[in-house]
Amino acid sequence: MSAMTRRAATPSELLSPTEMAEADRLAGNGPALMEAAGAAVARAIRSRFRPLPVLVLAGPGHNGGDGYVAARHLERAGWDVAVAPLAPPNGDAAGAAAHWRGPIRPFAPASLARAGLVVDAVFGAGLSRPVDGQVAETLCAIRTPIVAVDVPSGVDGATGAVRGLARQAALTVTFFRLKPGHLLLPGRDLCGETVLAEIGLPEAVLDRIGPRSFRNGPGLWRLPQPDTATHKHSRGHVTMLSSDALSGAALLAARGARRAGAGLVTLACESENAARAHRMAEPGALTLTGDWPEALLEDGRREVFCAGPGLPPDATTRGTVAALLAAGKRLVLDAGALTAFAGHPDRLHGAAILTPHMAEFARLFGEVGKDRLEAARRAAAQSGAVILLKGSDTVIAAPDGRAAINDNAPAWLATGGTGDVLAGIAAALLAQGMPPFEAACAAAWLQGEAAQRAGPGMIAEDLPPQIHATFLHVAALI
Ligand SMILES: NC(=O)C1=CN([C@@H]2O[C@H](COP(=O)(O)OP(=O)(O)OC[C@H]3O[C@@H](n4cnc5c(N)ncnc54)[C@H](OP(=O)(O)O)[C@@H]3O)[C@@H](O)[C@H]2O)[C@H](O)CC1
Ligand SMILES: [K+]
Repeated sequence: MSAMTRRAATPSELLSPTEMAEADRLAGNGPALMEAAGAAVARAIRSRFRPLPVLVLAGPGHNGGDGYVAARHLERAGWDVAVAPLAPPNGDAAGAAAHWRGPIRPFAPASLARAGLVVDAVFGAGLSRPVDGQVAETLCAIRTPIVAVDVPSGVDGATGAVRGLARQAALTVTFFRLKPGHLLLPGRDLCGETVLAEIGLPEAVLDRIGPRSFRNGPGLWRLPQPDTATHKHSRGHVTMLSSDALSGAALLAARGARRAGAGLVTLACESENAARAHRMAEPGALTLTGDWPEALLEDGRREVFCAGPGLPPDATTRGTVAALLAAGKRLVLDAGALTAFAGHPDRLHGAAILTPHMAEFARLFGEVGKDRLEAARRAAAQSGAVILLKGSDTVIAAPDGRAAINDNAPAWLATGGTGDVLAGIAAALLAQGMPPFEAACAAAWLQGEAAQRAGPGMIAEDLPPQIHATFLHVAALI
């Protein structure tokens, strides 16, 4: 897990830099907010570093204003502080600068010589173009730890992308709500430890803004709660399509689905040989063989299907998925079932959840580009399905515009077969009655949590046995 502020204590709404500026405007007390922001930066520094000579690099906007306030608070605490302004301060920053009576240095590499710590208060939410010239040259010359105000300068708060250049911060102090760029890569990594500080902005401004982006976590969804009236049929039946060529993928998905609470899981097989192998490997799952899709549609109680893990991206897969969609089944589609529709996402209308990685996404919807949040939203609107765009910063987007960023996946989750388990978890949660967006969010989070528990060196098979412990953990968090 990243060094982010404790999850349970962090509000889930994310604000884009534009929404944050709107929150600022609605609150209507810029100087007080700036004072609180700068004080929070100084507090965070003092609680993590022993006194060091500090150089505050101050931009012309409010980010720079926060820097002047932080400088004043550190100096008052006895620290040796200087400020290097990039340009004359504007707006509320001019007031903050007027209260700074300490040393002023040129905004240039030479001013860094004495510093033991640099506060990067150059650009925050107002970054409007790539960082270059004198700013890039000075940032590149820093050899000390960096504390970033709001975001490391050059990181786009909306997307996490780097515009021009950004330096690695040891600590980033941001305000009121996290921005998408604190969770999306590479922004998340560049922030270092991220501290979310309260600065007196009233929560009520959120009612006016209506955030549509969230940090994924148990506050966003509720896992199915079986009770004494529950039986295996009422806990949902997931049918997993399996191919003879790559039957292990469907088996992993089936294990994920069973551990995520599906009452019944059927592996629909091409041959009796494969069905026999599945029965030996997974005695608790059912198997079925016969002509697809007729055999699949015979039993009306089969409502949720998971297709793609191990399936070839060919005309047969296309035909099966089309028949299931035409029959109104609820589908989780992954891997081969996505690539089978390359260039034709419109033909997937009616699917509940699509779980592409970057390359599969590109085949369906075009390149992801630098804004993963926007790309996933666009794809969800286009396909009418919830999109779970996989990666270290998985994004889940709904056709209605809601989107969540998942940040609990450890790096060691990137190994073959884990996506199959994820598709199975999502299908199981869907089968138990969770709406598609919530099911996809919960699946991504449970998978990340299970991977953390499994630890470095884990393989896909290690994930399902960890899932029940993650259910218990969720129960403890809410
Ligand atoms: N509610 C809050 O969260 C609060 C946030 N605060 C802080 O305010 C900043 C945002 O302040 P803002 O003034 O809107 O923007 P910036 O300070 O980040 O930057 C704007 C100035 O920087 C110039 N700029 C932008 N990009 C570049 C670049 N690549 N090269 C050179 N100059 C650049 C920009 O110039 P323009 O020509 O585009 O106008 C502006 O001059 C937020 O991040 C918080 O730190 C409040 O203090 C407290 C409340
Ligand atoms: K900054």
